[in-house]
Amino acid sequence: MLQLSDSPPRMKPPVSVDESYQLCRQITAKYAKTFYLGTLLMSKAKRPAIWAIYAWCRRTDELVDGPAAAITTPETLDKWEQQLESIFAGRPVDKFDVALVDTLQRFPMDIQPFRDMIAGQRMDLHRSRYQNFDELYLYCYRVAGTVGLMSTAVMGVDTKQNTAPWNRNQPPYVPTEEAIALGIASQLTNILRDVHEDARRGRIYIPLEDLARFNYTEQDLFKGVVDERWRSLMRFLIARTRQFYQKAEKGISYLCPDARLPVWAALMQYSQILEKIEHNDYNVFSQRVYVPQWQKIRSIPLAWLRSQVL
Ligand SMILES: CC(C)=CCC/C(C)=C/CC/C(C)=C/CC/C(C)=C/[C@@H]1[C@@H](COP(=O)(O)OP(=O)(O)O)[C@]1(C)CC/C=C(\C)CC/C=C(\C)CCC=C(C)C
Ligand SMILES: [Mn+2]
Repeated sequence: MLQLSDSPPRMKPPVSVDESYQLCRQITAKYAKTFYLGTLLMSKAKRPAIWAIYAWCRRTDELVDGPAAAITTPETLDKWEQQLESIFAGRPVDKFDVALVDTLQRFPMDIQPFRDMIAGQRMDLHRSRYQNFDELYLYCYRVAGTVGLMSTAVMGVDTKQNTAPWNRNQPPYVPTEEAIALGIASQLTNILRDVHEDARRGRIYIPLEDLARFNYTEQDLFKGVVDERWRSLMRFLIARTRQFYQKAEKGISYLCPDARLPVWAALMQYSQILEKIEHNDYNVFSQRVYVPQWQKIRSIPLAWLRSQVL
């Protein structure tokens, strides 16, 4: 279990920078196996920075989603936010923070996306329904769109984007909206995959307005009714999610070349979940949709091709 530290901020870092990066690497390898393989294709400078960000995001998510979530209160998140402020002030509190402090020195970043992610976790503490897509979008931006912003700061943009002589003095395009779109698409995909699990915890992320549009009720959802109303609703939600993947795809070629393959791989692996849901005739209630490891790995050659030509 990933835990918050009780120790106060100290002057002397609790572990060396290298040891801390190793801990972040282990978290990434444990929680995100295929994605971890993708990070190995990044340059030696960027790879550990992505692990440091991953570890921080994972620990933040675990506070409301992990095994100890029942004891998380608004005060726990206040404390986590203070720890974040300390990291940004260059004072690591625990052994994982040391790597993030180093990453922030190498890749200067705005604190706001980190704060926004904590605000997203706060929403999970006091909300279990979303009236419309605007409300859900805000949640998805906070818990996942922010990941796109943090990661882009490390991955960097291709400085050779503008090859035409009359464009050479233009600053390179930063695909911010596209990076956010990948986070939103991935989170919406997670929501569709986890409908049943979330319902068991009394949570419905599908906007109530969308349920009503397809005449499908909360009670139907709690009972796991799969009928034509549910299938039509799922087709609509999947189509909306795919629009975000399509937007994200357009941004990848603006990233540094060494980051394109891991991002294509992540995008394709997450969107495979949608294909699985379709393949299961939209029944997300009987069993959790699962993309086997071999199928994820099988998508890597196509991801590589796209990273070279698109
Ligand atoms: C290269 C790459 C994909 C980098 C991202 C690495 C990174 C720092 C990931 C952190 C993910 C994380 C732990 C977020 C915390 C909140 C959370 C759990 C969000 C969901 C992640 C998936 O988690 P999982 O499937 O394990 O879900 P459960 O907790 O088990 O329910 C999310 C779905 C968000 C993932 C976000 C992305 C994949 C967005 C990545 C965006 C980019 C890398 C920007 C790419 C740039 C362009 C231009 C497209
Ligand atoms: Mn989670």
